[in-house]
Amino acid sequence: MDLKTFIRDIDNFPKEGVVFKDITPLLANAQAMQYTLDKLLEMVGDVSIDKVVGMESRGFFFAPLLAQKLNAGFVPVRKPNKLPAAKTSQTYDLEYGTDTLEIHSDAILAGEKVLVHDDVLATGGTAKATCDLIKRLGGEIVQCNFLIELDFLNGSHKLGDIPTRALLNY
Ligand SMILES: O=P(O)(O)OC[C@H]1O[C@H](OP(=O)(O)OP(=O)(O)O)[C@H](O)[C@@H]1O
Ligand SMILES: Nc1ncnc2[nH]cnc12
Repeated sequence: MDLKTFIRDIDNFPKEGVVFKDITPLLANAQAMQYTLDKLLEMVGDVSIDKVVGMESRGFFFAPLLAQKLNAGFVPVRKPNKLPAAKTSQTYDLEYGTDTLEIHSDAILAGEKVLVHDDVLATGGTAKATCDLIKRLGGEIVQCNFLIELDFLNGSHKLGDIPTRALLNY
């Protein structure tokens, strides 16, 4: 199945000059969803995972499905002031200014094997901040797993030696 036929480019969204990769046609097609889930799982391989971490919002589409298939727990990383219990925060640089992501401090136990999943790897800021949160809780990151990687933004460089895989590259 050619998954790229289910991803459409939206010019100048959310800002002038950005070509937005819209995955909603893929989400709306049952066969494409099933195929994507199978392929994302194939990228993980035959390795034991304790927790799958997904980033708000679009990481939430596939991360819980991956977690269920891997017999792992799902852990949300959220934008600021959304999580109710004791949390750990990580601030990271954007093109202009900074942003923050948060995780519940008890969501990952020291030594747990963690899979990180998001829909898009762009500059890598979101994934790097998420990995930093997981490391601060003592988790061991097995792989950062993406549906889409925007190669020209070099996001995987920001992740250093963390294994990074994407299903589709642009
Ligand atoms: O690699 P980066 O440059 O950090 O960009 C990637 C992030 O950007 C998008 O999320 P967005 O912030 O648009 O939020 P959303 O998922 O709530 O739409 C995407 O879902 C990733 O989480
Ligand atoms: N170009 C893009 N399309 C979709 N999601 C993104 N997140 C960051 N950049 C993006």
